[in-house]
Amino acid sequence: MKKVLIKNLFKIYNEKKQNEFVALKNINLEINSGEVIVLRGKSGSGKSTLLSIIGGISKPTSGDILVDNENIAKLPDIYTSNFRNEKLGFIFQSFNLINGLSTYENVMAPLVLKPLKKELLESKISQALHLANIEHKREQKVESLSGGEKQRCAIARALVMNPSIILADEPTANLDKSNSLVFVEMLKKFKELNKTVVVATHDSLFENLDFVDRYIDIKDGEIIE
Ligand SMILES: Nc1ncnc2c1ncn2[C@@H]1O[C@H](COP(=O)(O)OP(=O)(O)OP(=O)(O)O)[C@@H](O)[C@H]1O
Repeated sequence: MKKVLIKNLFKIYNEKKQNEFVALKNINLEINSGEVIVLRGKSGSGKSTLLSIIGGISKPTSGDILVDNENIAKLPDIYTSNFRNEKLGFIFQSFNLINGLSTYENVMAPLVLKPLKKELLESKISQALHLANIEHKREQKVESLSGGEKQRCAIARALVMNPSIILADEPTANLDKSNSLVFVEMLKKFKELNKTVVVATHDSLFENLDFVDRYIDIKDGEIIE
């Protein structure tokens, strides 16, 4: 089954203005369910732009993007946020955690609007904390976590809704070598859990991993075969 289908996709920033910039040029890509993809490219090549479109955070200028057969390029914004919440887990390089709240509360954030019984809510959060190996820091305020722990908290938050797709943008950019290796192990776990995963990176740690199904190179907004 095709999880993501991208057809003739363009993203043009500041269209028809003097500073017009074509960030993505005619991208065509099919991603199968359960595939783990590493998207490689230099800084500025368009990796984040592509991830944000796959994740419904931004809309393409033209072209189609189907996720589970739903054309999210044409979906009104109120539906895209719902789609994101239900299907997607995002892991950002800057973690995007909410300071002042604990690890537990951060992981709970995507669930706050769900009418869930307290026990179910707690079991979902505990499961995500366990998977991301950050249970032992559940009560700690996130601003006092180490870089690696912050990321594991962000991973738990990305997993708590049990998303079928996980998108990670430069996940090791702010991590040291040993925490980066922990992330690579986490990626393997995602594969075993049959998640569809796209990791955008230029970290050589992601080279030659046997559980990665495909490496895709992007240069100046174009996929190079
Ligand atoms: N809102 C915007 N307005 C204008 N140009 C933009 C905007 N967002 C991104 N760009 C440009 O689009 C290009 C692609 O950016 P993008 O963030 O997708 O690259 P990237 O491959 O993820 O880079 P990095 O590895 O540095 O994160 C860059 O040249 C960037 O300057």
